[in-house]
Amino acid sequence: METASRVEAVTKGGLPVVPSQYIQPPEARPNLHHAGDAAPIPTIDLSISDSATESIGEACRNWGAFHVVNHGVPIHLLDRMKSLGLSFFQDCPLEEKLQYACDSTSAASEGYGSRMLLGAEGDVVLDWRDYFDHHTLPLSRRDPSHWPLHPPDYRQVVEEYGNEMKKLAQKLLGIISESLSLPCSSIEEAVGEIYQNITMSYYPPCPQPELTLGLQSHSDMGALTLLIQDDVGGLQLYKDDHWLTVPPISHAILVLIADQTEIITNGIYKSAQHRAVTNANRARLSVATFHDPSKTARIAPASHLIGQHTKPAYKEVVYGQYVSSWYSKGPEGYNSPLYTVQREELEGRQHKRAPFPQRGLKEWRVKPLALTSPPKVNDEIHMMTPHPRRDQNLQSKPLTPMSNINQTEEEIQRDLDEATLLYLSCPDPTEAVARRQRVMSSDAKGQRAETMVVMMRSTSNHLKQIPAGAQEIRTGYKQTKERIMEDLQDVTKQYLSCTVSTEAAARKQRVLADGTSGLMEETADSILATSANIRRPLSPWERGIRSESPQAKDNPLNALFCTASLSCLAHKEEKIRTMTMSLIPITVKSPHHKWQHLYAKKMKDQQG
Ligand SMILES: O=C(O)CCC(=O)C(=O)O
Ligand SMILES: [Fe+2]
Repeated sequence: METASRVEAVTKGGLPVVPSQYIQPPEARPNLHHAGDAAPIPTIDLSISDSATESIGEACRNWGAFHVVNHGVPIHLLDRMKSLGLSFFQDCPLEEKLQYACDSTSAASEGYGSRMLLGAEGDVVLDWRDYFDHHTLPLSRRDPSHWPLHPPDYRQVVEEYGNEMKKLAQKLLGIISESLSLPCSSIEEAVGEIYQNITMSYYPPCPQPELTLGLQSHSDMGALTLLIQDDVGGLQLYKDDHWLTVPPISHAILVLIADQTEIITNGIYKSAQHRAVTNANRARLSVATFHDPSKTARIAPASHLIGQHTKPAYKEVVYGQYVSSWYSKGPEGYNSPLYTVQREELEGRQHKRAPFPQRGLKEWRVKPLALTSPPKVNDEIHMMTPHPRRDQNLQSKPLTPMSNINQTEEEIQRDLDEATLLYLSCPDPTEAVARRQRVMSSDAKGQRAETMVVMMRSTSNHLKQIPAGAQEIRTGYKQTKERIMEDLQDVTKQYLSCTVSTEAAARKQRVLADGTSGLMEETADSILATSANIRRPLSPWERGIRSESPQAKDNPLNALFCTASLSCLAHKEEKIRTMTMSLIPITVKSPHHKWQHLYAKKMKDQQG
């Protein structure tokens, strides 16, 4: 199941459309017609120390972001980091990359991944991005053996790059302090020991960039982010109610003020709200280096900035709690304790932020889904990019009894997309091209819509369509089904053994209400149907038995859609879905192959 969560895996085979999980709600979609508006953020020459402090102060006040040049980081190191990133994402086979897969159940695990937030698959809008995250500082967190082994200089370059970036971050925090007439060391002291992470982000070309985001709108949680990007462009900053594109400047480093610096500066400097858009033609790479407090650091507005007439606009926050509160309580979790009324007043006076749905500090980002177990908030919690979610995703969904599924059009659409993806991801390139053409022409003929109707109708027929031919098939089917059902019982047990007692009670009720045995039987049938069909085109004989609809009989794609979507229906409950899907290779493989041979034989007999 790992591959399914990487954008690279999704794009294999050249998709004509974006799967529905990646489609942003209309209000969050990028307006690419206006993407030409370049953000005129300042570029500051750090070698001119006389003017740098003032310029940086102004940039922080107006933008929360700026470019630096003559920054002291060797240019060859910037170039090498980018080329190593590209080589990992583009040259390393997916299977090898997956050896470095991050732990998707942990909020801050280093390695290769695609989304930061925890939660059930299918309930988040996914970013069109894959990433590799490295823990680089303090040294006690650094273990280069977790990073790619190739090219041979990869690990050494990442280490060197991290060290150089830390030096630059310290220098900048000093200048930022001075720009507020604070002692040079103020902000760095307030942050404490620096926790550094380096995240390489890779955005594959996207067939429908107008519907997606490479990375959703957010501000970084830590203190300071240093970012380099290739020449493709796609990073946007939100300012004065507009998204503006940050033009890539060769060998410049982009500085982004993050949330803790906003708190320390008592909101005089605001964290930069940013996002990444995608494009249809070129893959894009960026490398973000985050500098954060430790999870135990207490962050509060600098005392020098508080006086008789200036009250603290933020309450003190323990950084680890700041992060975990976001993960466990969601937007409201942090709003009230963190903010005082002054914050509102302050916003009124200073450059006011637009009421943006996914705004960082104040509208405290996103509320994660109800999780089966609380997210791990460990020592490794750091600056990881928060990924906001849609409002509609905020509530956990109750289990849908499978016998009573009433699919909406949108859900069917999603299932069709999934089925299309599977159909298109064929290893044989000639077959892949042929399939792509079929998909496009069937779309052009409006067959998708017809398919949807067929799907709705055929739901109830599905189970009757199991071949009634050879006794052997029946026996094989029955045995396999029994094994799957045993496994499903285990899945159910795991589902019920939830540590949160209220949730455990709710689950028990759901299971009782759904009647597990019927549900399991349906799921097992569905798994068998899926494994028998998704991995290869249907034979004409199978097409006949899979659907009574004339379209499905004539069009292998339609038939495929039917069965694949039926299986999606049966696996609706995400937890069960993930677990059962992973059972397929174990439980079904050999009988399934046997089954295929029997099909082939039967077909031959018929033709003969
Ligand atoms: O890719 C980019 O330009 C932005 C990356 C970013 O914002 C992040 O990783 O937090
Ligand atoms: Fe970011």
